[in-house]
Amino acid sequence: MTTGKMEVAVLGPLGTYTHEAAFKFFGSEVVYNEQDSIADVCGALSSSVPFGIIPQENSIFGTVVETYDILRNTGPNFVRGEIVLKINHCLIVKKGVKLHQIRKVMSHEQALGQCMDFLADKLPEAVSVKTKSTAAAARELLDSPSDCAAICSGICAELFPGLEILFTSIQNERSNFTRFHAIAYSRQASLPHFLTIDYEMKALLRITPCSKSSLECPTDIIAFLLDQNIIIGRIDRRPFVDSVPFSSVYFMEIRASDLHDRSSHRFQAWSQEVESIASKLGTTSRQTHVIGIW
Ligand SMILES: O=C(O)C(=O)C[C@]1(C(=O)O)C=C[C@@H](O)C=C1
Repeated sequence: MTTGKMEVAVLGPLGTYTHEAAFKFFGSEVVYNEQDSIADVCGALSSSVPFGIIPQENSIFGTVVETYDILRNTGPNFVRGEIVLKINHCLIVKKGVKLHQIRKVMSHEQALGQCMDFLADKLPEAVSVKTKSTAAAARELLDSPSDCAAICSGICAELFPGLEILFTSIQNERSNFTRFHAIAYSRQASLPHFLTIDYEMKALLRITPCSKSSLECPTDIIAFLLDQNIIIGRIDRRPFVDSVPFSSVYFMEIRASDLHDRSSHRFQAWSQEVESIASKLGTTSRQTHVIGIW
């Protein structure tokens, strides 16, 4: 049965932080399309699943590497929004299991990283096992022996009967946030009108070497952007695998210093400014692509 509602791809199963972030952004006006990995979320995007949510950075453990590796080759996909979610990790076990019984802890690598101090302190002998998502770890717990635990959101203890919370707030710092991107299947896709958008206008540029050349840190781009009064919010680097060894791809997240008003007129002006900047930044040895405006 089709509901006629728009579909949004998320990392599944139900109970992941990505699903929670997507719900915070899109609410109940859409249908959530669960995928097995961040790459599958991007791969699922099409005219019938026009948006997806992918994690971008955590305030404790840093960049979500898988996301940036996908952004090296986004094809037509285009970042159209952002969501910040408070992350509060729990240690979850099968009902009745005690801390001293645990020998194996499963979770997404980001969650394992964010809870490193807890694991070293309370479970120094336990093996950490990466799963495709935090909720996938909780689901796997159901068919695992009693010496296993999962790190995930407390919601998972309600979603998967038979599990219970042993510890809450186990991340290294009490204050823990992950920022997510809302990614569209193409740059022509605009966010639905029912959303409330409360963030500043931004854009994401990807700077790649032309084939068989190497790319140094593009300091001239930084100087150019500063000269145009553009604020560089962050610069990320990943290896560019199709080029000479140790070559780089750079991601620059930018915003204008004076564009806080999000009226459609101002947003259009910002979009044009970004395109015009990008067209001036290419050289014979590198390309600049705009891979998001939001
Ligand atoms: O596994 C999940 O629940 C996710 O949504 C993925 C993810 C991530 O990749 O950063 C999202 C938020 C948390 O930082 C931990 C894991």
